[in-house]
Amino acid sequence: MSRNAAPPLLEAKGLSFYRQDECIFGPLDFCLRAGDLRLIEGDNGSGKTTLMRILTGLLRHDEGELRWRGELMTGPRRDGELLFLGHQLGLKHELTARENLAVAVGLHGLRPGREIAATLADIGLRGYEDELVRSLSAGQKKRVALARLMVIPGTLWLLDEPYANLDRAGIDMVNQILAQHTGAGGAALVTGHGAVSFLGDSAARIRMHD
Ligand SMILES: Nc1ncnc2c1ncn2[C@@H]1O[C@H](COP(=O)(O)OP(=O)(O)OP(=O)(O)O)[C@@H](O)[C@H]1O
Repeated sequence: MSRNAAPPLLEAKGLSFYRQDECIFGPLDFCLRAGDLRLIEGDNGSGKTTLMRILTGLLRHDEGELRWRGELMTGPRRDGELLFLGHQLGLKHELTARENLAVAVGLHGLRPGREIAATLADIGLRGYEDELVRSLSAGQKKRVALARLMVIPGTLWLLDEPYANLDRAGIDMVNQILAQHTGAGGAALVTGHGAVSFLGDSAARIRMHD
């Protein structure tokens, strides 16, 4: 079967969202296949996070259609194919970096070819593996959350502002991680303001407003 014969992983057609009759965004049309990376661009308040929440199924869109592997999406997906990293990182502050990853792996399984200690080292946390997350810096916490994403299986990554709080090396690292993930057949949707220049032209853009 050719690559394009399978339905896309995610497809949005005429997707719109309103709050009290005010259109927050839309209509939006986009489609993601294995290997795709898209950058969601828009000013503060343009609805990027709202769109992410809709894609995870946490919020319901008002108009249009959303499909996952060709099937209409009607609520949160719980099969582990779709992983969301939001502004709130969802880390357990009273556990160490290593323990946070171990909990995630215990719940969701280990991504083939990954290993917790090596992933923490790769992401720049060598020597911090056994520190409590609450004692880590904002950028280090973000790295733990990204490492967690890397060690568990998942097809589509929804990353809301993954570059926030990261230094230049951290930003390059996110781009590397994204390239690895999409190169291995995953897909990613990324929001950001600063990311625009960092991702260059490799990522197609979804604009919240013309
Ligand atoms: N829980 C909420 N209740 C009411 N209005 C909300 C709520 N969350 C967001 N909004 C409004 O919806 C609009 C879109 O917000 P959203 O957080 O999606 O924007 P954003 O593009 O992610 O912004 P930023 O770049 O600042 O993170 C804003 O006008 C915001 O005030």
